[in-house]
Amino acid sequence: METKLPLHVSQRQQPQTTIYRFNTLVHSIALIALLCYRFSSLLHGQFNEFMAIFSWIVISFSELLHSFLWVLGQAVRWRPITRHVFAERLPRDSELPAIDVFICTADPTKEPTVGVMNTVISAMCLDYPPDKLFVYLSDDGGAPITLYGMKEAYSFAKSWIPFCNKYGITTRAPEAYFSELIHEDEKNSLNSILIKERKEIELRYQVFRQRLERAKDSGDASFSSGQNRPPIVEVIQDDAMEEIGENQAMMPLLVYVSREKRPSHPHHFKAGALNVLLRVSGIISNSPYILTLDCDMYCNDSTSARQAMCFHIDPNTSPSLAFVQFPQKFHNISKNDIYNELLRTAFEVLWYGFDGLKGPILSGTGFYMKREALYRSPQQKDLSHVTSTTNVGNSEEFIASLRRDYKTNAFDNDDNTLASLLHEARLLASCTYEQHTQWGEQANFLITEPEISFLLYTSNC
Ligand SMILES: O=c1ccn([C@@H]2O[C@H](COP(=O)(O)OP(=O)(O)O[C@H]3O[C@H](CO)[C@@H](O)[C@H](O)[C@H]3O)[C@@H](O)[C@H]2O)c(=O)[nH]1
Ligand SMILES: [Mn+2]
Repeated sequence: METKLPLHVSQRQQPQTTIYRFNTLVHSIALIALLCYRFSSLLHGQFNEFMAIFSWIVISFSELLHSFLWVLGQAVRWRPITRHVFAERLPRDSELPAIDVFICTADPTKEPTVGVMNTVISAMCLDYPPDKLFVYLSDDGGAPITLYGMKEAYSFAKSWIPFCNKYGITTRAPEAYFSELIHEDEKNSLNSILIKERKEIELRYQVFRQRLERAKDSGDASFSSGQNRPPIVEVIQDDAMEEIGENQAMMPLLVYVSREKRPSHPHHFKAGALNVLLRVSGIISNSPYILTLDCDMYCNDSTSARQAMCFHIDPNTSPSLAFVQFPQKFHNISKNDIYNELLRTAFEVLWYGFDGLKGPILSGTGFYMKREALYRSPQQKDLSHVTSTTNVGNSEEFIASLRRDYKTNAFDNDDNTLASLLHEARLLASCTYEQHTQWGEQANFLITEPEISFLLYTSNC
């Protein structure tokens, strides 16, 4: 009988585990010696004066408190785990589950559109079947330049994606790729066709950049439409007449979402934006997995989607797995990084340690989340508890999307269906949708900002 090979393996980090444990042992001995000394001084010391007793109490209390905190901290150094995936063992592309990518942006003046579009393009370029990839951008600034940028990015991506696929480019955010001094792909062989094609595509990228710059300088498109505006949901396509279905052959679906903003309604920042994306994507693509990205990040490894699936779809993985977290890397940090701005402790030590315990905590960005985990706890076997209108609002279409057998009709190649779906999506993006529902109290992202700490109990990876 054929036995299925595992999609991933995990092993204890060595020699780190031994070093950490040895370090813990040495520190423990020193601590015990210190505490013995402290308490023996109580027995043998001269404590006639009030100040002497007072000092002893303060010092002993501080030492005990710090020792306790130190002991707690050792947990994350006790069993650090490294994981390896075997992406080549994944099923055929046609059997892979779909992924929705959520990108949030808030302000085109603080978050330049070129950078945001690099994030969008890097997500569209993930090494994943394009008909299984759906990229949503939430624009909390409601800025016309962002919508314009999406259209330009879509058009640039049509030549950029085939270029990346043809030459197996690793850095898929064009800005980062073109600013590399030595291109990875050039190291081994000097491929003249690649160099020629790269020049052409670089030229196209410059034109794309210039168009965005010009639109910004002209002022027409750059300003946000303010904090009082209706929702906009738009599917980015070549022209209005083109059917989504045709495009799916080579390009991921790209959707622009600007939720409704009214001064009288709290908008809950990024958490509020993610809620809206969750609902809107629910009736458009409803992918079982969601990648969340901030607009000042980009995917630096195009294989991350396949890597994440090695955990999510492996039958040996616990069904309580909620998300797969990827580490973040930062640029333009001073060389010595004395303030640990690269967050090395978090991403090179602590997260591996958490993984050996109950799983890492969510880092806010760069994670592949199971959609269902946002609606139920591991104890709840199905979603029957969230299908009433008081739970998730009164959109029939959205409630239907929570059923396992739900099939979206967004790709029916029918303009009327798409139009009515976008109409429904705008309702889901309205600022009153959540009123009088438990949305945000039980079911999703909007627990607190920052972060989704209530999900930790479901994470295992
Ligand atoms: O009203 C808002 C405010 C922010 N954002 C977006 O949220 C993301 C994170 O905001 P940022 O200002 O970049 O916060 P950082 O401190 O850099 O981000 C860290 O801290 C945040 C929580 O405070 C997390 O949400 C992020 O994922 C995490 O990277 C960005 O893409 C913003 O565009 C919105 O969509 N709407
Ligand atoms: Mn940020």
